[in-house]
Amino acid sequence: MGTPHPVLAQLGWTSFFSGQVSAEQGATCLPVRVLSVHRGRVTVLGEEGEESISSRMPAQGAAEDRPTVGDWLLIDPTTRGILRILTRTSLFKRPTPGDDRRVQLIAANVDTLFVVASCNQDFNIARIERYLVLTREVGARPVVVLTKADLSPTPDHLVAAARALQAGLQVELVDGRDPASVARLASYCGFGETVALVGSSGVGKSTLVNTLRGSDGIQTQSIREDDGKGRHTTTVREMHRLTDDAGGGGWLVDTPGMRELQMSEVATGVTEVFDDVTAVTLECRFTNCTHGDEPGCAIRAAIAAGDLDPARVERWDKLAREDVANSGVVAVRRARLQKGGGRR
Ligand SMILES: Nc1nc2c(ncn2[C@@H]2O[C@H](COP(=O)(O)OP(=O)(O)OP(=O)(O)O)[C@@H](O)[C@H]2O)c(=O)[nH]1
Ligand SMILES: [Zn+2]
Repeated sequence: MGTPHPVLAQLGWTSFFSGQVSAEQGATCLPVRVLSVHRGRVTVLGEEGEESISSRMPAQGAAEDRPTVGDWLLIDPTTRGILRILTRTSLFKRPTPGDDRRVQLIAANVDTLFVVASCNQDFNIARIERYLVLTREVGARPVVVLTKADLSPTPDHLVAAARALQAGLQVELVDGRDPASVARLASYCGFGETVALVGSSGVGKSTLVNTLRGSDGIQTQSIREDDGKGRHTTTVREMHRLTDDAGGGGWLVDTPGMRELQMSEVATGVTEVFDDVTAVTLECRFTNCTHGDEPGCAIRAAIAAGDLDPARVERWDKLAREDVANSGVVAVRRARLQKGGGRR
């Protein structure tokens, strides 16, 4: 498709996407990127500017065949209808809250995930680990952002604890309200790059987005001082542009605060984030070892020898079990759907 239009380049249009469009399609379709999703409609941006179009797909498909924030679409220049969703570089999804048999798409084509956690009493290493598993599964690069540095007497301990989770893991400590403090985060969000923020409600995701953008565009809410729990303030998912002077010129996607992060179909992510533990399991005498009281269990031996942290093994075990349980329901539902050929 030749040299991309400047708007497309800024939106992150790369050869990965242009390579999916034939010369003929390139002449008869328009590529646009989804900035936000509303009921029945999506707001898209392309070389003809920003517009709201119907989110209807040409054919009824699986949950993942619906457009989500960050998606690249080919649309019909006349009808403005969606012709196709281009293959994604990454996909961030989760079980729908209240119905974990259904999948909810959060964002697509995300390069980096800011795993946001706060340095107050809510700091929880197991939760950060969960988000790292999710990041692997999404296919994005993780950066742990610890907010509310000002509220902890010993934030360096928390940084060290987070760094210890994974070799080479990037961990940034910030006061999310302070532009000077968050400025270095812009380097993860350069021209054409997309960053999504994940983390529990109230950790300061919207505050980070606002500070990075130098605006108060997104509503934030005071959290109750007593329990440190935030109220849910972010409802719409949206891509926000960082202007060149505010940052690298990339895009930020704020995601709804998650009360609890349900894990399903994350087996690969669990294996990778806990590669130290999974490597040891290969040494167990029985391949189906439950690391209980079987003879020849390498996990128990490694814990006894002080080579593995029992708390980390426990967190791994919990995540792996949760994944099996949740993936089970998803799989059953899918099989039922295929059999009935029905709608979602
Ligand atoms: N002291 C301090 N307060 C912060 C910091 N970052 C955010 N806050 C405050 O924490 C509260 C919650 O921040 P939000 O940005 O709304 O949190 P959120 O993660 O977007 O929450 P949801 O939208 O519910 O997911 C607000 O009162 C912010 O002002 C920080 O670095 N230090
Ligand atoms: Zn074992």
